[in-house]
Amino acid sequence: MTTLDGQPLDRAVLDTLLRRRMFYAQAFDIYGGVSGLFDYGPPGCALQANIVDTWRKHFILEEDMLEVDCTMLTPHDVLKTSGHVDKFSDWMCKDPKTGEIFRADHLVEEVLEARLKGDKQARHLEAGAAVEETAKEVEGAEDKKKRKKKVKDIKVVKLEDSVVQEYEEILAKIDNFDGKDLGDIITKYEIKNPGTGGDLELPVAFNLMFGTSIGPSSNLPGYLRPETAQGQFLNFQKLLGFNNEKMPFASASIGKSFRNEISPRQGLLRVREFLMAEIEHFVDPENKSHPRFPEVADTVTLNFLPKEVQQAGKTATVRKTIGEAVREGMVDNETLGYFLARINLFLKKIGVDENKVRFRQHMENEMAHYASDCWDAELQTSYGWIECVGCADRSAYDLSVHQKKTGQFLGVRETLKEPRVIEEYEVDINKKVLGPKFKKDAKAVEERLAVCSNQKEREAWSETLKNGQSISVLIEGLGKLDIGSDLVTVEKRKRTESVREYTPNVIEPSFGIGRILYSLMEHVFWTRPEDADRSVLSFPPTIAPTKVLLVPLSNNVAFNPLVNSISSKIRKLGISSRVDSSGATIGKRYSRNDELGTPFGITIDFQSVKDDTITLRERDTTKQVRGTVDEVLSHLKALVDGTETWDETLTKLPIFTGQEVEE
Ligand SMILES: Nc1ncnc2c1ncn2[C@@H]1O[C@H](COP(=O)(O)OP(=O)(O)OP(=O)(O)O)[C@@H](O)[C@H]1O
Repeated sequence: MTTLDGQPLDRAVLDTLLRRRMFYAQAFDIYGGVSGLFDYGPPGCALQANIVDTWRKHFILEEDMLEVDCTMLTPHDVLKTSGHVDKFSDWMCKDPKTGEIFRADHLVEEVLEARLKGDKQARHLEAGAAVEETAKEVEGAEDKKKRKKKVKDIKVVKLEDSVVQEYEEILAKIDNFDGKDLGDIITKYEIKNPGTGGDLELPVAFNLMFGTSIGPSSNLPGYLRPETAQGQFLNFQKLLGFNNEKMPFASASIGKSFRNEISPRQGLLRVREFLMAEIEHFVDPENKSHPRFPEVADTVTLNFLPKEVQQAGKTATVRKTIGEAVREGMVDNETLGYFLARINLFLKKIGVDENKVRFRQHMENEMAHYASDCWDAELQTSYGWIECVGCADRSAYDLSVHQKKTGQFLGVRETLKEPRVIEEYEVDINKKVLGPKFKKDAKAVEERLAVCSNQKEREAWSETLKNGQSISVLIEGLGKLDIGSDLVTVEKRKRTESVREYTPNVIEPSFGIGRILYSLMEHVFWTRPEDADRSVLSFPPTIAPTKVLLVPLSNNVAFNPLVNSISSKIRKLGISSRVDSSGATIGKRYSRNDELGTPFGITIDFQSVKDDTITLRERDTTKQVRGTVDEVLSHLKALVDGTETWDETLTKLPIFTGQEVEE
């Protein structure tokens, strides 16, 4: 992982800076801290607010989305129906001797990656090359001490070529494995507790929701929500009414979610309480085109990592326009494609490095059974590629299950201009056979067969059953099951309808704001080549926590009236600023603010007191221009609003190369 200027990123240096300047802090640290819980300090809060503000403008305002703010406390029944009570879990394995608990997929990743690094070192040595300085590239080590320890853990051992290939394949497919697969890998490759070398128990599922009870009598069990989506689904009918029954439309929500992560060890990237921004775009399942798709089809190019590439154990991305990807069928439909493009544009707008973004498609086992396609926007960080936005076509699953459970209609009734004849594949289940055959799993099998209204899939089932063969259906938690015609029939039937009733499909882009915020900080961090102690965070002006620093040349009281009047004008323009009238040198004061990512600085010297002129400095280039207070502030406003670039400012105001005027 390299910084903005192509140098290796030293995570320890960045992390120290972020904590020292109070972007974030360990929560409850004077009580020893709790992993996965962090507080944001002033610059972190301002940065988060600016990202959320940009998100709101980019998605909610731009697309007329309906924003809702639903409760975080959620009754058990809602999350039971949505499937979270039974399935929202990760795989963990325990060291019975030490009691330590590991998240199984992360442990496999960590150990195999370390072995591959050891192999790389061994091959270097064999080729006569000097041992590489590996400390900086070791994953998961947060400070120098730990880094040293980790480096020691990497054994320089050459692996068989075939083993290297197997490891690479496993890593490429890591998200596709269930508990059994992970258990097999742990056994086959002798993966142990990395700290002690002790044996581990096989992986078991651990539900990630925080349970609680609502009210004093404890008879209404509930959970802290693990996502904001369910509140949006439950309000679907009211939102449709609010939207004058017009489809398609989207709701959106920004709020905290909670997940009891097994071992959160990646700072802000994996926490137990985090801010999410989620969109539920409700669309007619028969028409997933998007009216604004042509705006992005040929102009937005993305790095795609399709599922076939991962299944083959590879990680190479392909770059193409979103128009091509949808036309070729790589991305399932226009609406999904439109959102992938908009996600990319949003990330770019807030300053994420476009070359460190890829869109990874979910593999077959990884994707929820009801989803028809799912892509994650992953950002490259020093911890590897991290999913920051999930974007799934969830089909009609959520609305269907809540409707079924509550008996409340969650759908659309569209009066047709002309009655129409519908020919659709319908699924009939022989419950007399289903119950005895699948016993406690019968419900899951029935739901899988009945909830999926994908006509293409039903057509394929119908053909297979007609040929006297069984259909093979993947059911979460049960694996692939063969189901024959004794259990199910799938037939094409005709019916006439004048009111069309349907359950909308949902396309869901789901953003983790903290992950985006942290990855962005890695992407904009660099150190001035002339002085390794001078670090800079190059946030775009719209996103930077504070936009401008006011620096009087010294703490001479003669500057006070001008500083106060400029401050007040800046406040009126709605621009966040800070004054630094400390005795430190101007260079030092600017340098402190480069670390906070403040993009502009105004210097007030004795010339300013005489003729009302001030200088404006830009953080990345350190170049300055000079003009009257009003001139400078009007350019500052344009720069902060993003309607003018610094290069343009340089052509409009005289460049200042002189010294600030001392008394
Ligand atoms: N523990 C967490 N800490 C911070 N952000 C998170 C966490 N879990 C999920 N998110 C964010 O919420 C978004 C949507 O959640 P989703 O359920 O798709 O994540 P996920 O697939 O469970 O993530 P992962 O596999 O990394 O645990 C993610 O893209 C991510 O940005």
